[in-house]
Amino acid sequence: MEIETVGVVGAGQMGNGIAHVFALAGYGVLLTDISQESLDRGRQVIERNLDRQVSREKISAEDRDAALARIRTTLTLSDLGQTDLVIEAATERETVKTAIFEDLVPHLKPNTILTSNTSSISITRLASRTDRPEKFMGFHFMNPVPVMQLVELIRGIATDQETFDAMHRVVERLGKTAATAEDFPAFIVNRILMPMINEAVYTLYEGVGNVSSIDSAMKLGTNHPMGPLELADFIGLDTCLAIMNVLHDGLADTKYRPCPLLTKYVEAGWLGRKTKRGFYDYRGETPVPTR
Ligand SMILES: CC(=O)CC(=O)SCCNC(=O)CCNC(=O)[C@H](O)C(C)(C)COP(=O)(O)OP(=O)(O)OC[C@H]1O[C@@H](n2cnc3c(N)ncnc32)[C@H](O)[C@@H]1OP(=O)(O)O
Ligand SMILES: NC(=O)C1=CN([C@@H]2O[C@H](COP(=O)(O)OP(=O)(O)OC[C@H]3O[C@@H](n4cnc5c(N)ncnc54)[C@H](OP(=O)(O)O)[C@@H]3O)[C@@H](O)[C@H]2O)C=CC1
Repeated sequence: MEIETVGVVGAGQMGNGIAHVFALAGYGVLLTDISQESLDRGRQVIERNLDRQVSREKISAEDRDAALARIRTTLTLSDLGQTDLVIEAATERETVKTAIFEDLVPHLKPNTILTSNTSSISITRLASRTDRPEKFMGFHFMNPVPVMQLVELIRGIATDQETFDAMHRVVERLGKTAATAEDFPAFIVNRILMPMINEAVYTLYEGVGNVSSIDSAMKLGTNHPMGPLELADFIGLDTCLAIMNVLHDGLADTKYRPCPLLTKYVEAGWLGRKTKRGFYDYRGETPVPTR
């Protein structure tokens, strides 16, 4: 079955980025979230990022206008039942995701492929809560979606070859590159990246360095584009903590123990850029380290 229309659940930083790249590639996009405010904010971010691509001559003004015209929004999850592919990109919490799938499944066409952009949660377990585990996959974009080349493709135990091949073709049409990962906690990228970020938080917690010295050491010492704490703020500290908890629970190894300082930041509601405070304070002109 050819995929022409895509439903995206969650208009946060990943959902709006996913809607953006699908619309630019010519797909019809239906974006949903739980509040009109989130949908409006998501659309504004898409417009801003498309404008940035126009000003850097990556795309034309016509491409931008055509992409925007392909994106519709709705507060009614069941409207996504008309689409050929659904990508769930809501908050990284298993109960949130399974509730979405349970509400959505009765409205889906029989051939619709169902995917999750989860950073870490078992695809097999999410699939088992739907009526179509053979048509369910992990479809993991990287942040910021319009810029990052990679999409991880993760098969659950029941995912069929036809579904995998269809999603591989979608990645190609988006102009991105797929890497295939087996369905184990946090797959490839976050299995490697998140323990590094967690270790950076331990380095801060134990006083080995402060926020600035840790980030500049890793930027200048290992040529990373962002320091690990700056990257954690960019990803969202709630998401980082959720991924560490999945690694810790799923692999039952103390080496994945989330740093208590990461937990404290999340408890404070200091979730990084999205709440304007995390390891840096973003409320002024330039980010100021909070430790
Ligand atoms: C947690 C998970 O489950 C998985 C993950 O996603 S892990 C996180 C993975 N992501 C990373 O590691 C990102 C690391 N950071 C970077 O690569 C870079 O800092 C960055 C690309 C985000 C920004 O780069 P920068 O050089 O500091 O900024 P800037 O010059 O403004 O942007 C670089 C390019 O990206 C574009 N860009 C940046 N953000 C963009 C966005 N949201 N939308 C569209 N374009 C964007 C800019 O227009 C610019 O394009 P050109 O090079 O074509 O001119
Ligand atoms: N941040 C990152 O770098 C990456 C994240 N991911 C994954 O992508 C997913 C989304 O992350 P991200 O975009 O960063 O998170 P955000 O917090 O930016 O966005 C999540 C969005 O989902 C919405 N939401 C919550 N519950 C529901 C629901 N029941 N129905 C519809 N929408 C809902 C939230 O609304 P509200 O704000 O109102 O609660 C919010 O708008 C997660 O699974 C995450 O692990 C994958 C790759 C990279």
